[in-house]
Amino acid sequence: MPDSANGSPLRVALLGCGVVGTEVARGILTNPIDLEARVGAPLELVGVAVRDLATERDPVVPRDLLTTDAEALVDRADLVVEVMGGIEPARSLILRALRGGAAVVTANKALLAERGPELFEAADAAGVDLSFEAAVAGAIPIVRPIRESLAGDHVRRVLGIVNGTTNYVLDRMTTEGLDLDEAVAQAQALGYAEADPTADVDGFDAAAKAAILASLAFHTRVSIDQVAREGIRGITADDVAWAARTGHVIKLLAVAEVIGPVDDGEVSVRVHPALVPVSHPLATVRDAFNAVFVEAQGAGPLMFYGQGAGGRPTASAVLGDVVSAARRRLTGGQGLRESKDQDFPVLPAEAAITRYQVRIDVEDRPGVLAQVAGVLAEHGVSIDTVRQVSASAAVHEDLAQEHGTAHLLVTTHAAREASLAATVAAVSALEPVREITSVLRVEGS
Ligand SMILES: NC(=O)c1ccc[n+]([C@@H]2O[C@H](COP(=O)([O-])OP(=O)(O)OC[C@H]3O[C@@H](n4cnc5c(N)ncnc54)[C@H](O)[C@@H]3O)[C@@H](O)[C@H]2O)c1
Ligand SMILES: N[C@@H](CCO)C(=O)O
Ligand code: NA
Repeated sequence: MPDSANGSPLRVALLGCGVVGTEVARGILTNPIDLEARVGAPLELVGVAVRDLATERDPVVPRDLLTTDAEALVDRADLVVEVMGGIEPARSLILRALRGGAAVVTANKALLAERGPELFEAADAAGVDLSFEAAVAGAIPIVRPIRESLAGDHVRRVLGIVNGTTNYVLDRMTTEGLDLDEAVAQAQALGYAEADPTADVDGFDAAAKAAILASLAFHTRVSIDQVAREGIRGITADDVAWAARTGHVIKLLAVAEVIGPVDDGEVSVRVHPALVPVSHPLATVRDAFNAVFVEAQGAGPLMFYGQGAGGRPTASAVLGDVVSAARRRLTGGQGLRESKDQDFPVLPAEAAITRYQVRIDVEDRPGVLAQVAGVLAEHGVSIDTVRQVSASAAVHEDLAQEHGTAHLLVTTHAAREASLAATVAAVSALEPVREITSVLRVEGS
């Protein structure tokens, strides 16, 4: 088992040398004096595990540090930084490192959201640190504030913009009136979105982060398959225009909240597009930035904002974890362990409670509004506001061509997802209802 003696260097192994790994290597290799001052001992990068030794790389990474034998590298490290991504071999290598007594720093949200408990148990069994600040919202310090700064408080709710690509896409739709495909193409051209944008656009990346945030915030275990997930594919330029008209912007949100008492409730964890009032701090988050809005019982509202992706920003978070973990190697002991004592049940998607805005095209004649309102009342869904815009006053010229159609915007009070779904089905079956043009959740009001 590798260990460090006081004064001798702490051996750091880097697994993966891509966008983030290269910047982590740069940080360790170009900043040794500062890091030593923070840690209390020098950090020595002892190797960088790569898939292919021949790949052309940034010259900051010395070729003689490269190896394809990741296991042997792990075995001679005090501290392992995993930035290769994916489930395997990252999982096996992290387990190997932890069981061998090395501290691990990872940026791998997908692995944590899928196999977190197994990794945390291995860390606890070995009494070593498993740190992952970079896994949620990149550079933004959010894992540590929730785990440590708020450890004496009760978090009730977390609302996060935790995927930069989709925030960029929605922002372009909002500010330039682009449709979804055009905005995704722009995000791809700028290198935000991958050639296959599924992980971002369909909300998988945000769902992994939501699972991690919920687990931390509520001292419970939430895995990615318990997160209700809906991406932004269904969002149209029309939805964005109507959102603006009603004083909202559309954001892809990761929502985690306790329903009921903070010590005996249930948690709802979900990712979906939502209407956010323009007055809410999250509405101001532009471009590919991330932000996490936390509501805690004692602290009240808190907002954490910054860059959620990119090599240097993400490496900043990784290096912060490296310094903390290295420091604890010297001083002894483990940092905060996995906190899971609450063991809250996770509500199924249909039991989530939120407000909705439903946009309905109806025949513009007497009694129709009353009929729609009656269906909501029958289903126990309480109306907050109703706004009717006759087609002649519609936002788009094409809508203005229609005759005898009114656009109803019904905003509800908080309702169960299942009740809302049943209500929408019943409304759409009404004879004067031409089309339900959109159903969007409303958050942050
Ligand atoms: N890029 C970001 O902005 C960002 C932000 C937050 C978190 N992360 C996370 O950081 C991790 C790395 O992301 P990235 O953007 O640097 O990815 P990347 O694809 O640029 O880099 C990953 C590197 O790991 C290498 N690799 C994969 N499997 C390997 C193996 N078996 N052995 C050796 N090398 C292997 C790949 O060849 C690649 O060079 C991922 O878990 C990602 O989710 C990335
Ligand atoms: N694809 C992610 C990168 C960080 O996980 C994003 O767009 O935010
Ligand atoms: Na972070």
